[in-house]
Amino acid sequence: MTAAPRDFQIAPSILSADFARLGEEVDNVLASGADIVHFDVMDNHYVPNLTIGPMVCEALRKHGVTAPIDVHLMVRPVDQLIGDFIDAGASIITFHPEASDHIDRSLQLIRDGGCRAGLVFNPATPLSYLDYVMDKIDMVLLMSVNPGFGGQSFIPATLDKLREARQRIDASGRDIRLEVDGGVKVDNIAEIARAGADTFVAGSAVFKARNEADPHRYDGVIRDFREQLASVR
Ligand SMILES: O=C(CO)[C@@H](O)[C@H](O)COP(=O)(O)O
Ligand SMILES: [Fe+2]
Repeated sequence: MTAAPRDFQIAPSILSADFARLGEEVDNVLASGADIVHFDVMDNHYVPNLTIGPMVCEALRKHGVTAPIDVHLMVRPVDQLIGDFIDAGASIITFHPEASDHIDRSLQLIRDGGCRAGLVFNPATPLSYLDYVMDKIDMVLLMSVNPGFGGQSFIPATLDKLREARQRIDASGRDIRLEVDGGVKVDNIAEIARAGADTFVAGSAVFKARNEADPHRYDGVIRDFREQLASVR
């Protein structure tokens, strides 16, 4: 485990938000204490689903969102969309290494555009993709479900993989976030944090907790996450 205490960040996945009121949903989840906005981009090619693209990211920035936007690219190919999301105001861009023909080049494109860069690992994708690019990585994102849909169950083998990723990150001596995505709930977030994660994507767990009457409608679930995480420090 890490020597220093980690700062934990909650990243609601807007995949589970009400798309008809997306700006308001993002405002509300941030007002309720979320740290960053997780933005799932699916192309109906790399994954069997189709979601939102750079125009929506740009619209959120124009709407006034200043929090980091964490763009999770589930697309193939990746490089054209990297440029589009840099222009659209992304803060962090992650992609799946097997979806890029030139991983080092794609990471460099992200960094040259002033964004933080990361690789995403599906449950069966080996961490060895990190071997020669650790110096170009700001985030490692481990999928704890197969990508494409919200609302799936956390795959328990992710816990061992998180421990391995945490060791690699600590050994690198670099400031690299370890994010986990899929099936994160109030009742498993502490165990996931103990395995080494510091950034927690949660879609259905957050947005199903909606209380329509209240602008701070997601306070409860985000407070519950933080209470669980407090026991890990
Ligand atoms: O990238 C993905 C799915 O491919 C995720 O970001 C999901 O949106 C997470 O949703 P929950 O599992 O938390 O409902
Ligand atoms: Fe995601």
